[in-house]
Amino acid sequence: MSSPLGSLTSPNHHQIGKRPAESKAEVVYKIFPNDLNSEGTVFGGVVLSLMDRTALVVAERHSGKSCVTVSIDSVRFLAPGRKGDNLICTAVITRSWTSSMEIDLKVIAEHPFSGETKEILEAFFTFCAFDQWGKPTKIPVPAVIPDTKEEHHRYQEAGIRMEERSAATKGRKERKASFLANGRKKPAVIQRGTPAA
Ligand SMILES: CC(=O)SCCNC(=O)CCNC(=O)[C@H](O)C(C)(C)COP(=O)(O)OP(=O)(O)OC[C@H]1O[C@@H](n2cnc3c(N)ncnc32)[C@H](O)[C@@H]1OP(=O)(O)O
Repeated sequence: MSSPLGSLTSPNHHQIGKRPAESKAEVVYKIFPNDLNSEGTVFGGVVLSLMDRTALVVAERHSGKSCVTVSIDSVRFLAPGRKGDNLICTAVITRSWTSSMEIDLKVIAEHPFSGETKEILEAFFTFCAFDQWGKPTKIPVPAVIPDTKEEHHRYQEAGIRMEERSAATKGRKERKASFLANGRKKPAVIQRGTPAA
């Protein structure tokens, strides 16, 4: 069943699917002197904080639940932002699973007078929606319904990234377990000060 916004609802009005446009967010942040690092360019943590807040808005709009950041991938600082620039952060959901949602974040810096823009940063944030007990929800958040060609592309790519993340996490866990298992072997004891025979 379609809502006026074009999202899908079940017969009991539980929302089962939403389009990315319904949760998309854009935030503009003016770079002031207290946002700069010792190089005189915008501090990376300021940009990441802006992105995290903007992505959170998208995750909560999409899921209708309280959300937390689980992971941030593929962070790449492409160019520095300067004092007075307007940072324009856009966040759009790519895909959702059970409790988790991936949000695509882009930040551009706009010169305040010329309007010239440059790409500053791009990253993918994963958020987890909580149930009323503060645990990852077992009731799936609404599915993402891609509409445009670009949204379909993002949706497909998100699936590939999720598989890569899962494989990387599994690999790390296995290597850590193997390291810990080897570490438990009794280390060779070197006794100091033992008189020579
Ligand atoms: C907006 C903010 O600033 S929030 C503050 C910063 N964030 C936090 O403090 C979160 C701290 N972390 C936590 O509380 C926990 O690790 C949680 C709740 C996020 C996850 O807890 P877990 O016990 O790992 O839960 P679980 O294994 O069920 O994973 C929950 C979901 O996260 C996904 N997930 C887990 N690890 C990752 C990862 N590295 N990357 C992407 N997704 C992941 C899982 O696939 C699962 O998704 P699904 O429900 O769609 O299948």
